[in-house]
Amino acid sequence: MSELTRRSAAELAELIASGRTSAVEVAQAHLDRIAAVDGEVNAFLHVDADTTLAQARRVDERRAAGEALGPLAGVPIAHKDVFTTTDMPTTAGSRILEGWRPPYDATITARLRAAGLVIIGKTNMDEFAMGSSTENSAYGPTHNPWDLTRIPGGSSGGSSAAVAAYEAPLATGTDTGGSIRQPAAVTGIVGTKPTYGGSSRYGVIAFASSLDTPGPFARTVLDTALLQEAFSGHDRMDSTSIDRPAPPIVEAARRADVAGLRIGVVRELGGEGYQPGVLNRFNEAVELLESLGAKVTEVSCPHFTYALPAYYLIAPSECSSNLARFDAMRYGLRVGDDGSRSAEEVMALTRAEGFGPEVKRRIMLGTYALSSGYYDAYYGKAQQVRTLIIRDFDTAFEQVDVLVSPTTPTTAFALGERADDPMAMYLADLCTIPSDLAGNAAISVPCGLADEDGLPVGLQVMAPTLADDRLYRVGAAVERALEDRWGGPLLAKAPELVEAGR
Ligand SMILES: NC(=O)C[C@H](N)C(=O)O
Repeated sequence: MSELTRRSAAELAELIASGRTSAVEVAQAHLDRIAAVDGEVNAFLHVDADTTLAQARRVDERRAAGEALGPLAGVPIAHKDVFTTTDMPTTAGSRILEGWRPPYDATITARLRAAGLVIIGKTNMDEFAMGSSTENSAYGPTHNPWDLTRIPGGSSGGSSAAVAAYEAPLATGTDTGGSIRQPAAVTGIVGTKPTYGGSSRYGVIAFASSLDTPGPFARTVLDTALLQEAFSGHDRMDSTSIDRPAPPIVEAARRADVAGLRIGVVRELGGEGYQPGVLNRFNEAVELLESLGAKVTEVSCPHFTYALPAYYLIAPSECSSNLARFDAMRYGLRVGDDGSRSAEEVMALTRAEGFGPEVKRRIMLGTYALSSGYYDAYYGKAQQVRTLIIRDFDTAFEQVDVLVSPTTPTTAFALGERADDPMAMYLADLCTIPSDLAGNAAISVPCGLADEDGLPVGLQVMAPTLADDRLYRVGAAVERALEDRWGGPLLAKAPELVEAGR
């Protein structure tokens, strides 16, 4: 494995800027790594060396011509296959969009292109972002680089696996119920769900529009901040985009200090049902924060217990409406259009064949929850619960600056283990869903390996709306202190595939 693939994005940018390497060389090193390992990991749905190298060449030319480029210019990035890209297909992990080439770039794709980042490929995901393991992808599951028999998390599991396997230093994802933080946690990397409205949804294929939040993945807290900063900011193409200055997250990641910060441990996110090794690492991380000068207290958020059921009414309701656009008429798959059938019949055949079982389950759940006679009892009630959860956060943030919990109740489970048990699958997001419902910001940073299985554990930090900088202060402080203790990054402890550099 080329040494270049082990570098952080910040280091790569610096090497490229100083002329010690080029965007083309860096892109080639990552393409080689993908060729060597992705047959086993299956992190990517689409890789096209010619397109990637042409992008890299263009960045090198722009630099040579003296053009001012962003701080991550020349660095490769993998995009979750839910971000539209004009030069690569976009499927959202679904058969219904197989081979679709979007006519426009997502705002985030476009901003990162303009800043000089090079798209290394499109990553695998649960179909339309519905799942926690990537097993709901129509194109086969992604494997966790720590242990190929385990899940890489989901729905952004292709992105987390690509970054953990050194196939890309940076990746994008979307978090609707935990789809960035949970995959980051189970692959030992960093992932952030920015404040809702802080990152543009324009050109991101919609699942649940009041929850969907694009965000960054990287192996270091600083890289994660640099990426988030590179794509953040108001977008007039997204009606829920926040028109306020973005929080100073890169500065916070560099500051990495928690002295005097008030940290609340959420009483309801821990205890029974959680893997002991996850709780051990979490408790140690909390002690570590205390030793770094943070003031730690326990905080109660009584309505968090209802977050999961509320989410599984709100998200499917919004999905049933959003996915109505896949009607076999405008784009994507069309089945049975042989002149003998009505448009409605073609639509029904296409949707029956084009959508997988989890997507169909959610469309049916959501349609039921929104149907007349049931709307108040289900969708309406869930929205009231959402308000109670927001109030829990408001009350908690009067007492503390950030909240912490484990990111997930368990480490990466085995592929297949929960595939036929949707309820067990949904539990993977127990700790992450509250921040999605409230729209505030949260990060997952590695905090060690579980005693039982030696797999990565994530620490979740949650901050109030538009206080994303606090996530990075805490995340960077934990990262720095733990790396001192471990003598290097957590990923360096990963076995065979990641370490050996095949
Ligand atoms: N999309 C997400 O954020 C993940 C969540 N597991 C879901 O299936 O809805």
